[in-house]
Amino acid sequence: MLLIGLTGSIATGKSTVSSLLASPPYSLPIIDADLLARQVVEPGTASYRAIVSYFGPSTPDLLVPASPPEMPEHGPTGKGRPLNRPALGRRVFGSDPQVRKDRAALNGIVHPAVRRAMFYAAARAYLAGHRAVVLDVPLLFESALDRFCGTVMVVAVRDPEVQMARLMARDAHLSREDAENRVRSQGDVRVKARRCEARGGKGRGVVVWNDGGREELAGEVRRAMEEVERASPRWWGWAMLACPPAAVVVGLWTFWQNVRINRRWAEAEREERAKL
Ligand SMILES: CC(C)(COP(=O)(O)OP(=O)(O)OC[C@H]1O[C@@H](n2cnc3c(N)ncnc32)[C@H](O)[C@@H]1O)[C@@H](O)C(=O)NCCC(=O)NCCS
Ligand SMILES: Nc1ncnc2c1ncn2[C@@H]1O[C@H](COP(=O)(O)OP(=O)(O)OP(=O)(O)O)[C@@H](O)[C@H]1O
Repeated sequence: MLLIGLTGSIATGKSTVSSLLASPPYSLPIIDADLLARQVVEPGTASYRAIVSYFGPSTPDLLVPASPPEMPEHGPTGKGRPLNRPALGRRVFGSDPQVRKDRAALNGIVHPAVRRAMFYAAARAYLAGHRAVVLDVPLLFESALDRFCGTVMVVAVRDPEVQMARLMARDAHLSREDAENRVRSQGDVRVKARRCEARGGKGRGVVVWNDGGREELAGEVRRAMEEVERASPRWWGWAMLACPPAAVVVGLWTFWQNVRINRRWAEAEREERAKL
């Protein structure tokens, strides 16, 4: 089964692209990391308890306020009140050293749980007979999940102002400063696009540019999927489904190739920094 890792940065258009990929003619199943990241921190889960114990003492508004009867003291399920996401966001989005430390702590709690949930979702897609699946992961490179993907697709914009304008139009509750902090908390999308292109041809890395309108975006997705299909034709996907041992070997080979690609990228980055 082909794993297509879909990534980008905040408000560059990943969700819009994943809706296109979920619809005909592609009709691909989507595994959405943001959605899983919400599910794994619901009250009663181990991640929820870990977040409350780490952030609770220093974040008075960490949980949504109690207001019976809609929101009882111990939450609707009795397992605790849900996390107040904007408040937690203020603790972890930004470039201040303490904020970075807190973000790393939150990632350390949430990411392993998300990875496990993704693994089960991908296994279910394989057993259901899908020849390809999209992993929609905003932090695909940062969490090293790109190592498992046959193809990485980055949704990028060339103009940072387009990204800010779309973010502020969509999330009207964010101030400009909050929006800038969120943009800064994710890597520069143009660097992600370069990293994607550096994976080499053969459909291993495809960039979908999204500075234009929705029609143009649909055209970009069509072009990118044609490239992916050329490199990994349908018959190949069916062959992998028919022969699970071959799928395992190809999976291991893909992983090894990706480790080498990432080493080359890290080396190129080191050389680039040394020149400065
Ligand atoms: C801090 C939280 C509670 C804020 O929630 P909120 O609903 O306000 O924002 P939302 O989750 O929609 O995220 C907004 C944007 O920030 C990005 N983002 C989320 N977490 C992170 C992070 N740790 N680092 C960088 N960017 C992030 C998201 O991908 C999205 O593009 C939430 O983002 C969270 O739990 N983050 C940690 C888990 C995580 O890394 N999720 C990303 C996918 S695994
Ligand atoms: N080509 C486009 N033209 C106009 N608006 C667009 C275009 N692409 C995306 N948008 C809008 O920009 C906003 C951000 O897009 P989207 O939600 O798909 O981004 P995202 O990368 O998934 O964001 P996040 O990481 O925050 O979840 C949305 O309101 C979306 O409708």
